[in-house]
Amino acid sequence: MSLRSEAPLVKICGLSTPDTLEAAITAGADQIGLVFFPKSPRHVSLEQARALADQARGRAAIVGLTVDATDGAIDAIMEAVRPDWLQLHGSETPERVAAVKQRAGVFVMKAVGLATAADLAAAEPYAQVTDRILFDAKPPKDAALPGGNGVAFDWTILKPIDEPFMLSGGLSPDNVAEAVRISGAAAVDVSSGVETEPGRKDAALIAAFVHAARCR
Ligand SMILES: O=C(O)c1ccccc1NCC(=O)[C@H](O)[C@H](O)COP(=O)(O)O
Repeated sequence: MSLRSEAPLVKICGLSTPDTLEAAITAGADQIGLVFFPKSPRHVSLEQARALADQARGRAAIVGLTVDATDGAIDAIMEAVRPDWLQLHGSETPERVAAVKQRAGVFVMKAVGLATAADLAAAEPYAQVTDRILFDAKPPKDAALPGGNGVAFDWTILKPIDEPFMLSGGLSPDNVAEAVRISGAAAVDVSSGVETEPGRKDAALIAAFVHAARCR
């Protein structure tokens, strides 16, 4: 069982404007996520992402989020954006995760969707090939997106996990402190919980989230 005392690392995902990116960095976010998934309201073009990454570089770690991306798409992101991490949020196999990590030469985080404790087994094959597991809520059956759905799950199922992990899924300024306390997460990730509508991040909510995550 992991009982952590240090403050968790904070990632704000799905940033798409210079103002909200600046708000995240000013608030003290450790990682900023850029979504490359055209169906998402948070999708950014390579040009947008390049500018946002230039703004963030050296101030927060840059995470490029992809969903079952091809080698060509990975190469294009690496060349244009130069992220510090790639977040793989589709149905990438452990072999594919290893191949992407080798090809891109950066840290790789694999998202694993959870609804019940039985789903934890799906994370095991990724332990050796990924730098971090991101436990996210399983998307609702009719969801258009594999993530960023604002859905939470039972955080107690994560208590037995010993390795440091990142937690996401329905987190907000109101529940993140409790989520960290219950789950023992070393890191937290939020998207819709700091938005006023899908894709529209809010500077005050971002600041409140970072503060709440750190001040337990
Ligand atoms: O956020 C998106 O639009 C998205 C699209 C496709 C795949 C993943 C996506 N987001 C993943 C994230 O990292 C989110 O932060 C995570 O799923 C939590 O989202 P939320 O429950 O909205 O905080």
